[in-house]
Amino acid sequence: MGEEAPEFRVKSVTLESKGCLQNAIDIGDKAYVVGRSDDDPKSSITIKILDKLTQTWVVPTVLGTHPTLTSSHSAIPVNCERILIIEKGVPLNDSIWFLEVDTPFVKQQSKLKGTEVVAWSKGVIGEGQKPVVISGPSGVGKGTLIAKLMKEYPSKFGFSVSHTTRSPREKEIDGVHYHFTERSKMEEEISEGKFLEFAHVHGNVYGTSIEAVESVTDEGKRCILDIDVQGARSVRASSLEAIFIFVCPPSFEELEKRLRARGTETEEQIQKRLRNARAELDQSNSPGLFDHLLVNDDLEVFYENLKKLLSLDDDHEDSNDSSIKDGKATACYSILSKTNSEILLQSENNEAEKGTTNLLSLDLSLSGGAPGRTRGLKIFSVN
Ligand SMILES: Nc1nc2c(ncn2[C@@H]2O[C@H](COP(=O)(O)OP(=O)(O)O)[C@@H](O)[C@H]2O)c(=O)[nH]1
Ligand SMILES: Nc1ncnc2c1ncn2[C@@H]1O[C@H](COP(=O)(O)OP(=O)(O)O)[C@@H](O)[C@H]1O
Repeated sequence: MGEEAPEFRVKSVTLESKGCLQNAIDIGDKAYVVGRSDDDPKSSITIKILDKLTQTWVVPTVLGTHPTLTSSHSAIPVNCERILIIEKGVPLNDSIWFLEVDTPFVKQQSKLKGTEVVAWSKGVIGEGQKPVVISGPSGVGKGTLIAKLMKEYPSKFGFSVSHTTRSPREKEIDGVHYHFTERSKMEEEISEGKFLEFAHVHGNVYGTSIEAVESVTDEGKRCILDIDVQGARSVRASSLEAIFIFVCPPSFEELEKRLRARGTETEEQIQKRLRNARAELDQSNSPGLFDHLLVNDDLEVFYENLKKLLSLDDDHEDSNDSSIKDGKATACYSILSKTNSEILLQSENNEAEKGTTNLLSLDLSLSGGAPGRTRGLKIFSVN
């Protein structure tokens, strides 16, 4: 595992750096060197780990989308699980990143791969609304319901576009209804940790990529996932907090009728889907899995019930006046100090420009978040 020291120079093993091309962050017996090569500052961010006991270097597997490159950053350990990295010269919204070095997600991935793993997670100011997971047997009306919701509220809801190895139906568009993909490519991406969940359904692989969910939430929309019961179970076990709804048919006969009337499957496929439907209906009552069971008998009644259910769960705005809600202005902050509960960020602009503040406090009561994003950050102006 050990290898020679990296080409770039480690300036010092410090807890904090004022902003430079690379810095080393001490956590326990390891130093994490985060930076860019001195020779080529435009190269992508490199991560190397120095085991201080054995004096060996390891290049870890790096998961997740990394920060957009800027010339400089500052870094500090938040706790023994993550390092906070502040990028400079980009909007505040894009400047806060976490490098997960020992979170449960990283531990799990490291075990799976048998290598040292670290993962990028973008810090997002404020909470998005909880995603909505919709499950139910094939032909029950999930797609019809979701299409109705998206048509009525195009700016409020966004669909998590799953990956699948099944062939497209006549009216399905790649990238809109599904990302249609090859099994080998999908399996490779699953092993790279890009999927929140995946399952084998009706003889094909289906999966939700982390980006599919997070890109919807990034747009400020509430994410809707149409996934099977196995997928719902995996999401339940993940760190993504969601609302889980199971859609039941009024009767098994009606389900069969709808599936046949849709006319998109062969007889063999219909039989397979009906067999699976019985198992899914059995599992809908698993304790702690679904929050709500809704029957789709009359479509309009069913749709109104769903709307009622979703409006009950609106998030509340943070009422604190000094909280920063709009981080679009270009920012140049460096890390000034850290206590157990907050990190102070200082502006490096000579005079406080319009829209930027001299001193910011970043609340560290992090609630976790899904891999890829650390949501719910609270930032307050101090002066
Ligand atoms: N676990 C999981 N299931 C999915 C995903 N996308 C779709 N499914 C489920 O796969 C099943 C088959 O979907 P599809 O082939 O579109 O057929 P349909 O349900 O009859 O319209 C349905 O139960 C979907 O909810 C996914 O990303 N993950
Ligand atoms: N409440 C309903 N009453 C009668 N037919 C329905 C109802 N909801 C959906 N359908 C029809 O049932 C078929 C299956 O619906 P679909 O949305 O494709 O199901 P799923 O996405 O759950 O597989 C479609 O032809 C749809 O028009």
